[in-house]
Amino acid sequence: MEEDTVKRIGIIGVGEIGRAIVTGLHHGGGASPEVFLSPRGARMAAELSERYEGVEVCADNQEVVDRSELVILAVRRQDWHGALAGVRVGGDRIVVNVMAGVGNDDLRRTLGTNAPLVRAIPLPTIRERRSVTVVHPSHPEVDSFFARMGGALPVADEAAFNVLSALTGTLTTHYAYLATLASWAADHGIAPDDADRYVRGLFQGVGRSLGDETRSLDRLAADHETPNGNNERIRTTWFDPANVEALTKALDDLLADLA
Ligand SMILES: NC(=O)C1=CN([C@@H]2O[C@H](COP(=O)(O)OP(=O)(O)OC[C@H]3O[C@@H](n4cnc5c(N)ncnc54)[C@H](OP(=O)(O)O)[C@@H]3O)[C@@H](O)[C@H]2O)C=CC1
Repeated sequence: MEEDTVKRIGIIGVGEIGRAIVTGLHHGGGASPEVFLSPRGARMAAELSERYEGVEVCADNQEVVDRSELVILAVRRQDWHGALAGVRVGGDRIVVNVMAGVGNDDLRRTLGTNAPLVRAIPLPTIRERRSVTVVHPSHPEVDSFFARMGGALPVADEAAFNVLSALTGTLTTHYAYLATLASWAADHGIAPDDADRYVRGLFQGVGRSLGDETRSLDRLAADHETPNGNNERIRTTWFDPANVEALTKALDDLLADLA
């Protein structure tokens, strides 16, 4: 594995995404940077420091900043003012802001720092180094950090960043859609475990097809569809123009809030 350029990483907000990042840093073995965790989310932080060598829980958020070169801010949107109140961030630190809906201008005003601030959208699959992480603005250390964690996708401005951020808001709907399919089959007499297993298998196949980047998404859809067949029927009767419009509106509304 390529050597890490950043040797000390801090995480303020050790919840789901914080844990996924720490897990990803240790995925596949090999040398990992030292990691300094904030004390809140105490159980998770303690579990991670017990599991991985070189992961330490700090006494407070200031200590996380003081001991790290690159600090990842991963608290919930409603908690970020409290989490950073009184925290001093020197200009020699790099701050990675993964908090959805928190712009860098706002963050810089609160922190009163001239440190580089980079927004990023890591996904839970970063735990297996499979997340392509959107970043803005591009920063060499941050880009290479996320490149090693599955891929970095720097975008030109915060408007583009927000568009891609809105897309990530559709993930749990996708799981709920799959759960609805399995539940429908169970309601029609299929054993729930069988329905669950079958739906997972179907869509794992879809996931593998998506890996074929030589075919566009429209092409993949067309290639899976027989003219006048079952797939065309469901696509045109359920995912009809009204449904597409409702989805588009939900995304537009989310984008307006993110901006
Ligand atoms: N989950 C995801 O897939 C992704 C999440 N994000 C963003 O990451 C952020 C965190 O999300 P997620 O991990 O899901 O949330 P979680 O609720 O799982 O984790 C948030 C953590 O922040 C801790 N916390 C709260 N207040 C403070 C504080 N003052 N100082 C330090 N830590 C504090 C909480 O501790 P306690 O439990 O003690 O309250 C909790 O452990 C959000 O802003 C979200 O938008 C971004 C990309 C993906």
